[in-house]
Parts: sequence; C-alpha cells; structure tokens
Amino acid sequence: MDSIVVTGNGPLSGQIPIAGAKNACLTLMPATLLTEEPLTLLNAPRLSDIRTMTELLSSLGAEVSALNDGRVIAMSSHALDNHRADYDIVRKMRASILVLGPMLARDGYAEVSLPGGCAIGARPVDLHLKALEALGAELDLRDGYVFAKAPKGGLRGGRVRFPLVSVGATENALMAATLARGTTVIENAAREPEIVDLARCLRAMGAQIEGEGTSTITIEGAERLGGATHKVVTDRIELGTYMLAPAICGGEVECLGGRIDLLQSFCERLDAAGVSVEETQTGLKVARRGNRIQAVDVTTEPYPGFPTDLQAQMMALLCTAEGTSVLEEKIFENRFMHAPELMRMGASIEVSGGTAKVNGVPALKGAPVMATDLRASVSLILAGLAAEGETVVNRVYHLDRGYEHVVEKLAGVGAKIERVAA
Ligand SMILES: CC(=O)N[C@H]1[C@@H](OP(=O)(O)OP(=O)(O)OC[C@H]2O[C@@H](n3ccc(=O)[nH]c3=O)[C@H](O)[C@@H]2O)O[C@H](CO)[C@@H](O)[C@@H]1O
Ligand SMILES: C=C(OP(=O)(O)O)C(=O)O
Repeated sequence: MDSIVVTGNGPLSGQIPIAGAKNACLTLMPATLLTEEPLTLLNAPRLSDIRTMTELLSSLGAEVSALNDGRVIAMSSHALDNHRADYDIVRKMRASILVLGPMLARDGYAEVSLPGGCAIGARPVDLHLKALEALGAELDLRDGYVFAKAPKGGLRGGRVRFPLVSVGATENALMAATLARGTTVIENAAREPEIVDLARCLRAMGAQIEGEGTSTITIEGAERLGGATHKVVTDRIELGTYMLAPAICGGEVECLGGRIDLLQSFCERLDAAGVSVEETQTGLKVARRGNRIQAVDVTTEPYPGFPTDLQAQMMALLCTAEGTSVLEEKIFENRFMHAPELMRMGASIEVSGGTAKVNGVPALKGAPVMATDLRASVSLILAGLAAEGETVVNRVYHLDRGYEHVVEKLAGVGAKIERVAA
C-alpha cells in the first residue's frame, strides 16, 4: 500500500485548482438512470469513488465513458439489463444506495444491497427507505438487500417528512419524485450545495422542482425526463481542505474556483481563528494573519452549518492554536479517529463522546500515522505540513476516494510532499 511522506517546510505560496465535487458527482451520476437519453457531466473529479460509481452503473447496463482525461463523464442508459446493485460494489461506497430511487422510479423495481456501517458511524438508510415508501414503494429487506417495487402505474407523489436532515435520503427522494405521478413535497430536506446542483441538473433534464436549497422541496412528477449536459459544482470540501494549508503553514494560497457562499460558516470560523479569506476574480485568497492561530470552538451541523467533512482538517489546524478549542461532532457518532493519530504527532486532545477538547501546543512533530477514513487522511497530511520533521501517512487508499492529485497540488504551492509506492 502506498504512503504519503510530508516534511514540514514553512510557508506556502501559489495557486491550487479546486475540482468538481465528489459528493455532487456521486448523486448526479445515478440521475442517468432516470432517462434513456444521454446525460453528460462536465468538471467531474478524477477519483476512485467516481470509478466505483462507473462500475456500478455499468453493472446495471448503463454506458459510462470518461472523456477528456476523466473531466467529462458521458452516460447513457437506454434500457437497464440488471436491476440489482450487488454487495461487492455497494460495500466499497455507501453512495451506491443512490441508484435505488432512480431505478425504482423508472422501471418500477430495484434490488440494492444494504450498505452497512462504516468507520465514521452506523449510517443506516432507514430514511431513504421511508421516503420511497411515502411515494408508494413496497419494500422487502432480505438477505442484506432491499427489494423495492413500485405500485401498478409507478410511484406516486406524496409527502416526505424527514425527522432528521439527511443528504443522501433527500437526494434519493428527489430523484424518485421526478418520475412519480403527481406532486411530492419533501420537508426538512437537506440544503447542501450538492442538493442544489442535483436539482439544477434534474431541471435541465426536464424535471419540475422548486425550493432546492431550502428545507421544503416541491416536485411535480413528469412522464419522462430527457438528456442534459451539466457542470458539476465546485468541491467545497476539497476547497476548505486546501484553504487550511496556508492557515496551518503560513504564507498565502489562492484556491482557484473557490467561493465563500459554499463555505460561509467555515469561513467565519477561520476568521475567528485569525485567517483571512479574500474573494478574488478567480477564487479565494487565504492567509494566516498572525504567527499563531487562535483557538475557536466548532460544532458540525447540516448545511449551512459547519460541515462534518471539514471537522478533521479543522482539528489539525487547531492542534497548534493558542488556547483550547472545543469541537462538537453532531452528524456522525464516531468521527474523531484522527485524534489519536494527531496525538502521536504531539497534539493534546481529549475526546469524550461527541466532543473533543484540543489544547493547542506550540508545534507538532512528524511521526508515522495511519489514515482511518477519507477526511482523517487529509487532516494528517495537513498536520504533517506544519510538523517538525517527517510524517508518513499510511493507508492512503482512503485519500484516493476524495482527493485527486493531492501531492501535485500541495507540492505546487511549495510543500515538501511525495507519494511512495509500497
Ligand atoms: C456521498 C455523500 O454525499 N456523502 C456525504 C453525505 O453522506 P450521507 O448522505 O450518507 O449523510 P446523511 O446526511 O444521510 O447523514 C446524516 C446523519 O443522518 C443519519 N441517517 C442518514 C440516513 C438514514 O437513512 N438514516 C440516518 O439515521 C446518518 O447516520 C448521519 O448521522 O452527507 C454527509 C453529511 O453532510 C457527508 O458527511 C458525506 O460526505
Ligand atoms: C464521508 C464521506 O463520504 P461518504 O459519504 O461517501 O462515505 C466524505 O466525503 O467525507
């Protein structure tokens, strides 16, 4: 298994291009199952998760081609010759559950393996299933699979009220509702930019949707949807991750394609910690104001709150802050696995349930560390950029799920970083 070796090397300077969003692309790709016409995505990121989704859609009978070096994904699904999303693929990536709503809406049946838990939490899919039931689906859970059937005549519009905000369940419900008969109202919907991006793409395909980006989304079902060409929104999590690099190391970095509106609450926390963020013609320019970061408290919440997918990276920043920061993780029950690894680098962190108290230390020291999940991996790289000596991050396959060319991007702004093949 490859590892990434980082050596603390002082201030960074230059530009980092930000890719299209993994989490948007992973819901836009299954939207191809809603139409027989071609759906083309521009600005796609080149990631192993995208290859896994390609493998899944292909297994169902869709044609998926990566063009222009993977930046363009051209998809077409005339007729699906398989309606079973197999465990072997689903277990690799939880977003696989997003093929359920579209297949059911279009063809009236689907079999999808239940994804199971993962390192960051149990992550059930009960809300996805309840939403589809509200549209008339009959579901049977057997042998680790959900067997879903639409009523005669197809799904029908209905009221979906989520007891808690779920990004994936909102996406599944939204896609299914576009082909249901009548009106669907989704209440307590997720408001993430990736949901807005999905709604925009579905609208370009002919769907009638109102209210995306708010807690209530209304969908008027259509007989059929057509093809479209859609540009994937900027990856706000990749953006936030690279904004933290100059915050940790000093210097000034411009993240190309970045926008403050994608990360309002994150930018507010950065400002409080002593990091300036300036919007430019081409992106966001980020610089640390003083010599030392100031402690800040952070609570993760659904959008527009502070994203859970940036909590690990923010913790890496706060490890060397002046003072004590309290991080509260409210989305996933087990998302502090990076804390013990950061402590191996000299951080002082006390974890208790969903709360982590980070007592800032003047400096971190390089060490061999182990990546436990996607965002934990990159938090260790960020910490390594600021640490004295060499940090070796092992198990970097997690990183390949969500960050393309991380070594090239950071080396491009002056970081001393390399990937070492096993
Ligand atoms: C591919 C993708 O877009 N992944 C993102 C998506 O994951 P994902 O869509 O899986 O996350 P959700 O928003 O659904 O999860 C939020 C919370 O709801 C719970 N829940 C969810 C569904 C359900 O049926 N029952 C249930 O109890 C989860 O366990 C979690 O505690 O949003 C998360 C929250 O912003 C991000 O961290 C992930 O990066
Ligand atoms: C948790 C994440 O992804 P997934 O939902 O695909 O596990 C993530 O992107 O940080």
